[in-house]
Amino acid sequence: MSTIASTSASGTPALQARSVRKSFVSGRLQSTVLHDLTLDVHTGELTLISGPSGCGKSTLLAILSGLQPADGGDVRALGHELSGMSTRALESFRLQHTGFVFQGFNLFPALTALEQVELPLSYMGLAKEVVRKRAVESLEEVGLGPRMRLLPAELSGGEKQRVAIARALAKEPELLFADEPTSALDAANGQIVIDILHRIARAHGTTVLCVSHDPRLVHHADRVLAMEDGRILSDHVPPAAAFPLQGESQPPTRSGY
Ligand SMILES: Nc1ncnc2c1ncn2[C@@H]1O[C@H](COP(=O)(O)OP(=O)(O)OP(=O)(O)O)[C@@H](O)[C@H]1O
Repeated sequence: MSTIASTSASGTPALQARSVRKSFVSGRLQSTVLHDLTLDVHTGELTLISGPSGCGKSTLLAILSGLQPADGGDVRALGHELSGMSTRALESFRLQHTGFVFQGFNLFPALTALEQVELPLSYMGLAKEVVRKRAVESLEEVGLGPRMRLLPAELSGGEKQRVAIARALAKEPELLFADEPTSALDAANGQIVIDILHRIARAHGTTVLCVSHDPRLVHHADRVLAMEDGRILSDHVPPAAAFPLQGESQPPTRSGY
């Protein structure tokens, strides 16, 4: 059994997994992807899950975020037991409390950056002025204020990923899930994205769970969980996390990026 568990100083961990199991069946073959996995993810931290391709990182993220059910065990997000929720309740939970950033950006080709960010906010039932204000502020925070009227085809890969981050950020989620957010980006753009994720955890107290095999992310995380074959092998705080990043001597602000 793989067991990594601890409690944050502020109380209940943002995410809790207890003896989580997951298998997939392909034809007559059943392969176990997660083996009785137990872990806590602390509030307001950027936690990185690293590990080789196929070790179960994305599956774990999908289960912790309620996108996929586990076969067994318990998963709690913000104190809510996800396994007991109906599909509708899960959708509502994700809409209200979570943001997602994926490797492939998942933008609508026909919508401007501003419209991409406004769309999920309108589903949340917010007033039109609030939707516009939050969307503009989030795009400014990721450095895209001057480009908010452009379509995805007019943006670079790094800019597209920043739109996706702004879209997640504008919801003001307690939980932000990022699955390989830098793998489609070059070094410079990958670095910008990492800095933004780090800043979101710091400035907004958001719990950021990031899955990646990108070694550049390690020194920006508050905590690194190394996975292999569906188990967590190690849990450590990278040395650089104890020190402020370059340019972080001033407290960051919402429009400070
Ligand atoms: N829906 C599915 N049906 C069958 N097998 C699946 C499914 N989803 C994932 N798997 C298998 O589960 C294993 C773990 O996949 P997962 O995507 O979680 O790994 P990963 O560590 O995120 O890999 P990568 O770094 O390459 O994205 C892989 O062997 C994969 O083929």
